[in-house]
Amino acid sequence: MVERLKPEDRAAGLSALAGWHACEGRDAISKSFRFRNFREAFAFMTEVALVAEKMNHHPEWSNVYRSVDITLSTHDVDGLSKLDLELAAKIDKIANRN
Ligand SMILES: C[C@H](O)[C@H](O)[C@H]1CNC2=NC(N)=NC(=O)C2=N1
Repeated sequence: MVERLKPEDRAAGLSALAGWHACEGRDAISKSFRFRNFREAFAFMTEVALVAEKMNHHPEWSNVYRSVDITLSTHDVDGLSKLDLELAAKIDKIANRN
């Protein structure tokens, strides 16, 4: 059973991630990505979707043309868990590759 991150682990995890920030008013983290065009944005989303499916941990996200805004939290604990930090790191790897 996944556990909710303790505040100190949350802070440490967030500082290890580039560009992710804590959301206002909810225990979640967000980051916005911009690509050269829609095709690259969608290719990014496709790769992230496959990783999310493999982890069984899914993002809340929106896409407008070449922007993708992602919010991560763990519904099962109504807050942040290590799965969110793990997925965020994987998402950054994919974004930096594209
Ligand atoms: C039943 C299914 O395994 C659960 O609902 C999984 C699916 N994906 C999930 N994704 C996220 N972000 N949080 C969850 O708690 C979660 N739980």
